[in-house]
Amino acid sequence: MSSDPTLRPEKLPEDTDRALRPQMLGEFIGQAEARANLAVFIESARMRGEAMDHTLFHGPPGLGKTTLAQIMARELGVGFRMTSGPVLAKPGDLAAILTNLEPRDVLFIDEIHRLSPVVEEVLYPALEDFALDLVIGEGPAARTVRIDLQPFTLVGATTRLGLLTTPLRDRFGIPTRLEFYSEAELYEIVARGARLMGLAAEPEGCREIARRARGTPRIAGRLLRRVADFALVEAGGRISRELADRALTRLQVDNLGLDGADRRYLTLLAGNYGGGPVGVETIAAALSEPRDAIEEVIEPYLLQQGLILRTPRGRMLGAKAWRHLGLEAPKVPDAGRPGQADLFGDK
Ligand SMILES: Nc1ncnc2c1ncn2[C@@H]1O[C@H](COP(=O)(O)OP(=O)(O)OP(=O)(O)O)[C@@H](O)[C@H]1O
Ligand SMILES: [Mg+2]
Repeated sequence: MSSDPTLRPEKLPEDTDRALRPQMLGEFIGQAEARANLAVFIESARMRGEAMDHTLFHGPPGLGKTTLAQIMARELGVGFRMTSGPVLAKPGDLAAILTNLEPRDVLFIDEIHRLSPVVEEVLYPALEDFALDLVIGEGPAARTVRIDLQPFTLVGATTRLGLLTTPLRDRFGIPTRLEFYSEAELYEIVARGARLMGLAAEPEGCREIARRARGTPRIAGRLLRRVADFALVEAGGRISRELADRALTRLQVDNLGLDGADRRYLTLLAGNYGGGPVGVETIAAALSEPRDAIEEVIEPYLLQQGLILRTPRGRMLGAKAWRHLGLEAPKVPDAGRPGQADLFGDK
């Protein structure tokens, strides 16, 4: 998608953010509301000596879902088991994990929207009654045996809340939406990262990185590492504002923090579709990107920034995007015109 994977918020196999990952709630910057609520629920569970209620984190990639799940286990003083929706192919895979949990453990299921229906069925009684219903035998002789499980906390994470089935969604007592980070919060994150990495970073250098991190801590961490490379080779290790600006420009991160893929998206809407509305399938086809990637990775930040708008008839370019591209918006944004969305029949 983008020329440089550094710029994308998705996980990379060699995700090296580990050293920067906050370990306790007190070190976690941003998401003030979610953090304050979690602190109460964690404390309450500890006081009652019970498993904390099941928790669902949803929001765009790289905002701290996995990090918060790990922090929860640490703060609760319990074990942490981690798996993911696509990995749990058979009901037995999940059953094996569930029967091996210690009391009050946190079980983290990443990409929980990708659980197969048969595996999800196993999860329902486990979440509600801490029990497994096993079918023994086949045909008329088949019977169901219920096995008790230790009480546990399921922490689910998803970038696509809309793809969760309603019964699964309803079984989470603590649904928590993670938001993009403000520039001030990202500044704290970058400055902390620079400190932990032992870098000579000036506050204005950190601020420049924060401003261009696309609202995402994972991107902030990666940009910091790349800027540090430029600083080491070209500026005696010192991260000043000028150095950060030069390095980020060379990485093709523009002054709004947009990367090549973002700009291709905006340019497509402006150049080929007069600003839209355009259906997402059409955009995906034109950019040769999977629709999922468009909706999960590219669009959330563009929407949050008001660069694009989502309408019933498709995506439209916002006034801010026209300005950013240095183009003039069409005089009459003709809402009555049949857009591409209608021709392709998707929204
Ligand atoms: N509040 C924060 N403060 C400092 N660093 C953070 C914060 N949140 C996340 N990070 C950093 O960003 C990286 C990405 O976070 P994390 O892996 O938790 O994101 P995620 O929401 O699980 O992403 P995905 O949806 O791709 O799984 C972490 O390695 C961590 O270093
Ligand atoms: Mg994660």
